[in-house]
Amino acid sequence: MNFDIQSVDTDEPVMVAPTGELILETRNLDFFYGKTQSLFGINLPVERNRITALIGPSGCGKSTLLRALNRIYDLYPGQHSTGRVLLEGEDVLTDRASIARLKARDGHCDVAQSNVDLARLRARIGMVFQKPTPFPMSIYDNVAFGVKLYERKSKADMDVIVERSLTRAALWGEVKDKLNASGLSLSGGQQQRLCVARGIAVEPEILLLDEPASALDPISTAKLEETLMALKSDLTIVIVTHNLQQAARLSDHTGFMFLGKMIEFGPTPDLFSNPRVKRTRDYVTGRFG
Ligand SMILES: Nc1ncnc2c1ncn2[C@@H]1O[C@H](COP(=O)(O)OP(=O)(O)OP(=O)(O)O)[C@@H](O)[C@H]1O
Repeated sequence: MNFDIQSVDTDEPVMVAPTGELILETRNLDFFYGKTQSLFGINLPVERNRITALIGPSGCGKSTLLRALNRIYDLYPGQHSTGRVLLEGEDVLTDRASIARLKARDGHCDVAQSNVDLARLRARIGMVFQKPTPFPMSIYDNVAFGVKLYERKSKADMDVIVERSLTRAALWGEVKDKLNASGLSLSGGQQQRLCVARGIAVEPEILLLDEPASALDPISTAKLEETLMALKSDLTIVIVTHNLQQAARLSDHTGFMFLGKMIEFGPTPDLFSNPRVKRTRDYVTGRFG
């Protein structure tokens, strides 16, 4: 990879915040698997209608950070986070247990408890995983599934939602004549776009993607990337990727993580061509990782 490196100034973390409106933000976020701490004081600013990429060597905490954003970890006993996750300024860590942990950590806490509706939160912040995970049901039902959890729709309305979601996920043309076929009968790349369609059918504001192209061939990867670029006009995307070229091609902002810390965050072209932290430079030039 040939990034034109210009200058390296520091070993200290460097954060260059986006200039536009933030839709999501973490402040001083820690994460624990049981007693083992995996994230340390993460500050992540996510700009609205932009693609933010998280990069870093295996085990640095990218997936953990992504899972903390919509509290999907709450489904797993023993996992918890401390700090702030602000979605449009509203803290999503305001349940009683989170506040108690924040008080224990910081000695004070100025957020009031509210009953965070986790189902609603996950509808606002959708997620697509590394391996395509279509449900063992028809293509149509895969897309309709999430919508049915939240709303009762007539068949005609649901037809519109299914077509629109598959179109936005750039899959409609390939499946419109076989909507009743099993989602599992599609190719890996098509299954991943089906998962994107399922994710966006409930109209989330943010879509989190955890290495969504790692199981795909180059053509399917290119299609998925095109899909994500097109979705950006009315959605905010946070993507974890091991593929530095993919991060450079797709994203507006990139965060480089190492050992559970955010080492450098900034506009993608700067982070790749003019990293300020030595460790970032070593990683993006392939010297370690
Ligand atoms: N379920 C778990 N239980 C305990 N520790 C975990 C669990 N999942 C991840 N970890 C630990 O948390 C740290 C961060 O892991 P994470 O999967 O977030 O890294 P990553 O950067 O996404 O890695 P990769 O690129 O390999 O997917 C690692 O030390 C990992 O061993």
